[in-house]
Amino acid sequence: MSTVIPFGNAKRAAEATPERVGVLLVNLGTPDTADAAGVRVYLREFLSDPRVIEDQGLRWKLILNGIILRVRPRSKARDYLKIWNVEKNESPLKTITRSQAEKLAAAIADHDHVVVDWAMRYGNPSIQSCIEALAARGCSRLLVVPLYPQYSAATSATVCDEVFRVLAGMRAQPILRVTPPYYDHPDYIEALAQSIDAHLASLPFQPEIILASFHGMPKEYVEKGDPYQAQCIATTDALRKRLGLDASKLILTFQSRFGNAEWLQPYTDKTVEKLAKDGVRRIAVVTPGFSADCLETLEEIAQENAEIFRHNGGEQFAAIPCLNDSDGGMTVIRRLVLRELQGWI
Ligand SMILES: C=CC1=C(C)c2cc3[nH]c(cc4nc(cc5[nH]c(cc1n2)c(C)c5CCC(=O)O)C(CCC(=O)O)=C4C)c(C)c3C=C
Ligand SMILES: [Fe+2]
Ligand SMILES: [Fe+2]
Repeated sequence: MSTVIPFGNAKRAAEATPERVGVLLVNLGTPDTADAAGVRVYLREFLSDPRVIEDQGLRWKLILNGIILRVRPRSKARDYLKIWNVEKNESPLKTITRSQAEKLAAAIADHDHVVVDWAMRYGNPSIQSCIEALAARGCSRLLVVPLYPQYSAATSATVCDEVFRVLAGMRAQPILRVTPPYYDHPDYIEALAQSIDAHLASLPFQPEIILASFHGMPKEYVEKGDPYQAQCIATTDALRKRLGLDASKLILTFQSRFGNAEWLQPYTDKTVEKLAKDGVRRIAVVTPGFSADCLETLEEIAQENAEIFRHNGGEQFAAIPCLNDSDGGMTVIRRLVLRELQGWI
């Protein structure tokens, strides 16, 4: 015999816990503290992910525990200290991602049953804690937004892996959607172009060449089918078209090489060095694959690569900020989210 719930009771129950939609922005993650201990915890979690280091065999475990986690945390902690947000005592990636979530919440506040939150794939706030908090607030639907314009298994897919792992432990699972990559979306290309134009207009010099530097990955991952490189190329092609620059004026490069295997080429640092040696005196670097400034842009590009350029004879080096929580950057995120929420709001 089925149980009939009187309409009034069901309505009262629904009023007690209104059906909400959760929107969860997710970026890569970052240490909680800018010291060796904090960086070690972060690197251990990050580099133990088989989406990032695909061969997690005994050899890698020995290298990770015997060398990397003994040596790298101290040197990387020094790098994090150079870019640390002292006022909030946190990494810029956290400050910017939080602000993106707050601005998105304000921009879509008229949808009063939508709740926006933000998480880090590695470190804190964790995806698990955020999903549990959203569920506790009555979110029976969840839109996950990996903040990577270009898809890669090492970034976007591992966000989904973690979301699925958390949902696997829930009895009352929220209904799930995930935003797709937006590497060639007109809003994204337009925001990048306008940001580049505005930044160049503010400089006391005009660059002879602009580098579009994306985070690299082992070449083998692309050979196995990762679409990341193709999407980086598509972004750069669209940007060239929009800015009216050819491939000699807007050069695609890959940064942040890690380990001894071959990574996607051309490498950013080698290109910067060669340009300076070849007599180029003024360059700018834009980092379209990063939705928020972080260690890889603020330290590796704006400090390390600027130093490489000057050391080899270059004179003027500009690092163009990421879209971050700028009006253009927020337009990209807001439109992406509103498009993917269709039917739910
Ligand atoms: C094999 C290792 C790595 C792959 C593959 C990889 C891909 C990848 N990473 C990003 C974005 C970011 N990575 C960041 C830091 C970072 N990346 C790696 C290694 C790989 N990344 C390491 C070891 C580190 C930590 C710093 C260091 O020890 O060198 C960051 C910055 C985080 C911060 O705290 O600010 C970002 C962002 C993308 C988009 C990507 C895809 C190909
Ligand atoms: Fe990385
Ligand atoms: Fe780096």
